[in-house]
Amino acid sequence: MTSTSGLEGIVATTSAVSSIIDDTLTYAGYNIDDLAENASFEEVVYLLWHQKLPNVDQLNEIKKQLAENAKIPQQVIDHFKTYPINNVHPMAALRTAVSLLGLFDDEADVMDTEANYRKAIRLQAQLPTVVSTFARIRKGLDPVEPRTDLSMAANFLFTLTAQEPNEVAVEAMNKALVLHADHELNASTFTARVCVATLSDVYSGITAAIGALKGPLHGGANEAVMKMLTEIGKVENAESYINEKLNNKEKIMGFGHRVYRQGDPRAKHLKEMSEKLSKITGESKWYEISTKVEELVTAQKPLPPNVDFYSASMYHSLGIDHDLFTPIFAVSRVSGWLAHILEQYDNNRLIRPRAEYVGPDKQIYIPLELRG
Ligand SMILES: CC(=O)SCCNC(=O)CCNC(=O)[C@H](O)C(C)(C)COP(=O)(O)OP(=O)(O)OC[C@H]1O[C@@H](n2cnc3c(N)ncnc32)[C@H](O)[C@@H]1OP(=O)(O)O
Ligand SMILES: O=C([O-])CC(=O)C(=O)O
Repeated sequence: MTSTSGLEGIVATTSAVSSIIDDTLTYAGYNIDDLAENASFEEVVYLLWHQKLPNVDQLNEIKKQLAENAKIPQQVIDHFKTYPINNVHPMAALRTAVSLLGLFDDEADVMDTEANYRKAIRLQAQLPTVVSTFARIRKGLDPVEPRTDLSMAANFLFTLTAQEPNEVAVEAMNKALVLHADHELNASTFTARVCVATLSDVYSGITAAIGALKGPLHGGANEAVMKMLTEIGKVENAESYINEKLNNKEKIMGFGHRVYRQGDPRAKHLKEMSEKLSKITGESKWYEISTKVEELVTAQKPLPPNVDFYSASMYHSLGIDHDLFTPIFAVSRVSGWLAHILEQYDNNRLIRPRAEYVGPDKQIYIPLELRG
């Protein structure tokens, strides 16, 4: 029995949700470029959960269900108020809140297909509100109730800022939500599938997935990118900063990918949006540092930017706090996690691989008092 480091190249399941073939990403067969240019996030949620695009009635129905379920229980809001607020990362708050939401859902442990779909709607609807509510409470601000007449992208920004966002901000947020929604068997999705394959509940699966997304080798990279851009500070510093990192064999956040070799097809859309927003805000510095970093890294290494690289400067231009970048990733990716969870339940088998044992062999038990 031999192991494969990081399970690289191992095909661990079948899935009809999304695919990455020859560096092309599709959701249920639809190319991500097409979806990024044309689809609303609500359409993508439907697509991932049903593996077909909704017609007008189906889209209106899912929008209505999502809008009607966007409020979060007062107990979750009150819980936030008990946190040691300066020490709590919003991803930790989100992870805890999702677990808590399960306590207030009468159907949390009901395992039939319809109940699981209803939970999917509730989680998808509530996650944005959880993130924006926590973001406000930690600043001493009152939560803003989600509106039923706004898209998910607009509502997220509205509940975060208490102001109706402009058209470009909504376009940027919608694009980010569409682009982050699913990505085959990435680490957090695999985590969700492993969890629910024990026939554990949807809340447990999503809580586990949030924990996996939080790390800087996965979703946490977008916040780490902004930290790097801030440390670089100005375009002129980029070269020495990047050279030092590469010489020290340190990783440049937002670059590289386990599956893509030629590049992440999502990055160009975020780059475009980052540039557009930087022109509107008049603060082009972060976009310029980003393009300089891309030029420097790709000149030295076959490491193109991934989805996390340009999303950082884009979210910054939207005025979003840097530690909310990864929670926003979760607001989108919960759609993919839920699609995979529903698919896993539909045709379940326990996921239980093997480990190649590399420890000592044939040990003899020594009584405690004789051990050195
Ligand atoms: C949404 C997402 O999750 S996208 C990924 C977000 N994560 C990041 O941006 C963090 C930075 N990137 C990385 O750490 C990696 O590229 C990962 C985790 C994304 C992929 O990792 P793996 O497929 O396991 O590649 P691994 O980490 O083994 O790297 C292979 C080689 O490329 C190098 N490398 C990979 N990524 C980078 C990077 N960002 N900067 C510098 N070198 C890198 C490694 O140092 C290693 O070099 P070596 O063979 O000389 O030791
Ligand atoms: O697929 C991966 O390994 C990571 C990634 O890009 C994602 O989850 O969007």
